[in-house]
Amino acid sequence: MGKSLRIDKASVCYGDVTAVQGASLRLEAGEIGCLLGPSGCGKTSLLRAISGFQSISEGTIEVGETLVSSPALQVAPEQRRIGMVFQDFALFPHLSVSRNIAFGLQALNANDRQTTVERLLELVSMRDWASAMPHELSGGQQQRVALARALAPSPDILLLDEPFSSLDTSLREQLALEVTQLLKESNVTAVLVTHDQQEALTMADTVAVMNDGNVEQVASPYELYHQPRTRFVAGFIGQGTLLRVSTDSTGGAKTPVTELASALGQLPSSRELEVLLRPDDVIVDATSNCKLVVSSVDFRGAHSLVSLQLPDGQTISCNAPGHVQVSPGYALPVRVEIKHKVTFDAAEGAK
Ligand SMILES: Nc1ncnc2c1ncn2[C@@H]1O[C@H](COP(=O)(O)OP(=O)(O)OP(=O)(O)O)[C@@H](O)[C@H]1O
Repeated sequence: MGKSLRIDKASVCYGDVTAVQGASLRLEAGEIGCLLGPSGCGKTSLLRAISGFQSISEGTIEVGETLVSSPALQVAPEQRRIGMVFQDFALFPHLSVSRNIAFGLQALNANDRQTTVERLLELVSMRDWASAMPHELSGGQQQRVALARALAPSPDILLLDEPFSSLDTSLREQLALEVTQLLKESNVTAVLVTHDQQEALTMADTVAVMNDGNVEQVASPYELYHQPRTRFVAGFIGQGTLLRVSTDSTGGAKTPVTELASALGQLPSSRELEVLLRPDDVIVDATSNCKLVVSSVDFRGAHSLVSLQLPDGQTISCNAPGHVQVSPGYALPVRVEIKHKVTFDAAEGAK
């Protein structure tokens, strides 16, 4: 069983460079957390601080009830009971699958070691490959062995640094689901680093979205998608448009598209706003009188992402079912249903 992780206002500096600024994140035992953000935002630095390979200049990190990092304290990595899974798997090339998994189990007697290895081989569905060498395995199999090796000593926390980034897309998606299930079965607390939002949304219970060294929002995938607190999170998670809208003295949206005005409903009055419109808020509906001109179509099989032009020149997107065949110039009848209204003050965005 994993332990809780509590990061409170932690900062990581490299000389004059502040890589992480006052980051906070709490995970309960057994939760899967994710550090998500673009390249250079500080994910790896924060992960290294959790592992104990990097000191923090402010704040605290606690595992369970134990303080492991503060500006005055840095418990050594090997004393933290933390497991790591890396991007390049990092298996020992000269050891078989079984011996790789057994590597961190020197403290156990031979019988217990054997039982643990067998349980983990079973867990990651690699029983038939116990005596294979790493070079005989596919990328996905190697990553499952790396996971089993990291889980073998029953760590309090498991850290996964971009664990699927060297694999191709379909294998990544499949492994993301598989590994989530394995982590849940092992009840370990896990922190995943990724810049792939789909991976984060699939795997994590809690996601910390990072931007330029700051944690912008910590929330469940559902909340991040539907209630982003900042423009950055709104733009980074999922697709969507921040639509510029002026409101009148009664809080009604001033737009020539009445369908849009009624879907937006009551807004703050006499303001310049940006309203988040997701493609799933705009629904193809043959019975609708609201027709918007298609400006582009991105066919994705089961659905198409269709860009629609508004009379004021702005564009919004619509998730059309894949069987709807449209091309640029076509007037597509749509209905707008905004279940989660997210607005930002336009003046603040312009700052
Ligand atoms: N050892 C170091 N010395 C100086 N600056 C560093 C060091 N490591 C990272 N940085 C800087 O700290 C910032 C955060 O880097 P970090 O590797 O934590 O980001 P990241 O989000 O993990 O990026 P990526 O997704 O590209 O791995 C970057 O500006 C980076 O240049």
